[in-house]
Amino acid sequence: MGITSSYVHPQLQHLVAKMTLFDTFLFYVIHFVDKFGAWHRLPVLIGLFYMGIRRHLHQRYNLMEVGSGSKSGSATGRTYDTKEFCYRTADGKCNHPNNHVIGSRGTFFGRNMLPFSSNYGLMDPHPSVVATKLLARKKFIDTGEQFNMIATSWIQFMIHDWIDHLEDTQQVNQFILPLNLTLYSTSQAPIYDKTNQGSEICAELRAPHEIASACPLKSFKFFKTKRISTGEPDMKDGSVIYGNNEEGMRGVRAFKEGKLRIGGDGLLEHDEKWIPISGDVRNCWAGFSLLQALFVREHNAVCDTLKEHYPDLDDEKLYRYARLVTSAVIAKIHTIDWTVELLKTDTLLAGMRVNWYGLLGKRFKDLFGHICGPVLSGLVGLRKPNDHGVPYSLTEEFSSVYKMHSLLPDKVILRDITNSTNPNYECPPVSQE
Ligand code: HEM
Repeated sequence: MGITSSYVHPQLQHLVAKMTLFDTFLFYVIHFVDKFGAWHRLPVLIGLFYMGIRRHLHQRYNLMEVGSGSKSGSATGRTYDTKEFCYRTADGKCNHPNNHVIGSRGTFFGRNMLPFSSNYGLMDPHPSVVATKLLARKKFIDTGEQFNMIATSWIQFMIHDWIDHLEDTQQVNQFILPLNLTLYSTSQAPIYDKTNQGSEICAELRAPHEIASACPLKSFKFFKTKRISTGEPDMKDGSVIYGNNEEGMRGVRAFKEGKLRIGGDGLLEHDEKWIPISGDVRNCWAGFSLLQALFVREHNAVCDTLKEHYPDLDDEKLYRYARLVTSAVIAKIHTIDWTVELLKTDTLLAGMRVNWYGLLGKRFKDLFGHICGPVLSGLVGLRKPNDHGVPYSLTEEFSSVYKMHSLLPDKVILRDITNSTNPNYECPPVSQE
């Protein structure tokens, strides 16, 4: 503990104190490399080794289950007939072979670190001071060919699939105009509600006087996160196009040949309030809806191919198989295309491919299948899930770092490519509320 206290951050000291001698040594190796902030510039093999050690320590010391004793915790799960439920269910249940609730709608986010209470209040410093002084983008730097708006839309599309802190509201559909970051429904009525047993359920942050002129939003209203013991999230898979409950799921289905609803123009259909008919409409805008439409069409194309090869499959079976295939395609794009574009280094490229195909590589896996365990054959296709001692969940820390709103530019230009007289026709900007 002597060395620990002088070199290690106070919040990590209790973890280091628990480590075996060998892991303590590994921890200091990582700590040393991090001091130089240059792991991504190491030769690829050493970089992979660095990431392997990090993952080992993370899995052993930084995965914490939340809500194990609660009514929606993993302890309420049971085994089930995996042959019967070999498809994606509406609420994500029956996704883990030994426990039907793990990873499903309404289970808890895990944690990587214990919650830490500071002596400062939640409003000190005020969030809008942090936003303007620390986070505000002073200058937009174009990343050139590395990352574009489709990549930004992609991660929002994924995030809505993976996580959702349940809000304390009865509000079903939130629809937000492009980059108009005020919380209004399409009817332009504020979407907050003061009728929750007499208490106000919507929180409001107002910019303090000193920075009000620097903050484009004078006030920001948002729903409080629903409190259920320690919190209640959603965990899903493909639900961003398929819906995350039975009703949502039925709403997007065509009930013909397994297909999903899509407009004649290849874009999402809309209801009478111009809300897209889709599995998830929260905070949607052109980029987000475009990807949803694309993957609805992908799903429908998979249905066509399946139907061609298996003409006897009925609507339900075609839907289930096509959903499995499309969800896997989305996961693959995210792992070996999107992430390597975001963190564009050779080490990351190698790391993500090892995650998917294993050290023996794609060709070996294509030829022989997953025969050698996670390191050699990759994490995809394991016979049993490897949860590292805690039920699978994404974590609160994960949801915090994925708030990548700064990927969005301040202005998005939508062009009408159908206007042949003026190919550069620019839609008028959406007015700011
Ligand atoms: C026009 C585009 C977008 C709008 C209008 C929008 C709006 C919002 C709002 C109002 C919230 C809830 C308030 C909050 O928790 O901060 C939120 C949450 C969030 N957003 Fe966005 N967002 C957009 C794009 C993105 C993008 C590109 C990402 C990229 C990863 C992203 C990631 C997240 C995450 C991770 C959360 C927290 C979700 C949760 O914990 O339940 N958003 N967004």
